[in-house]
Amino acid sequence: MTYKLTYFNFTALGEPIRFLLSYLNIDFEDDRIEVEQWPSVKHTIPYGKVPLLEIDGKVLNQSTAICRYLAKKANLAGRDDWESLLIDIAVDNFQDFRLSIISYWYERNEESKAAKYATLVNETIPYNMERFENIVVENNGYFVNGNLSWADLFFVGILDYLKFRSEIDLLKDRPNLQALREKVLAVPKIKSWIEKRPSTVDIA
Ligand SMILES: N[C@@H](CCC(=O)N[C@@H](CS)C(=O)NCC(=O)O)C(=O)O
Repeated sequence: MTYKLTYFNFTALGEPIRFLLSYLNIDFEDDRIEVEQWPSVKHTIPYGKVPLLEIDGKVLNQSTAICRYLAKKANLAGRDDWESLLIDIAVDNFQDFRLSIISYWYERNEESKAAKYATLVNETIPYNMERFENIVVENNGYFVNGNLSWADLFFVGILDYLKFRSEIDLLKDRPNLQALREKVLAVPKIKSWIEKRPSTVDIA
């Protein structure tokens, strides 16, 4: 089977997919679009957004659905329906958190941007990061039931980009999330991906 991932030349929503493909030991074409190329590419893409994963030429969009599909193959999608539900909830919470950071970043009105940043720094980030930290404490070092799942890979995969865009050290004073990050990055297949992945603005 052939796998081609199309995304921008940074981590963000592409990285959880790259993590999962690496975890599964799947060779994939890592097609990276430069931001300047995007206007000429966008109209060729279903729904006009990336990441896209092509499997044997079949074009798939929506990062969460793609990750869930790969996670099932990797046995990282929960041991029963209840665990799968808890994983889905964790990932949707990360996606909502990501959107609040991105919404600040894309705001063009300087006044609204400053107001959004203040809310982000004073409310949204501490509120969410405290909850994420507590969930990991309650679940023995992982997001769900003391086991590695794709929620952990997803969180660690998007973390650098969120830190880059918010300019906040999101894991400061969050020792359990720091430990979770270390654990995910030490998984051998993820570790070798990190060693060979290109350096980009968000992880340089
Ligand atoms: N729900 C989609 C969101 C995809 C998305 O927002 N992609 C952004 C990059 S992170 C994008 O393609 N932006 C360019 C644009 O909308 O023109 C997913 O999870 O895959």
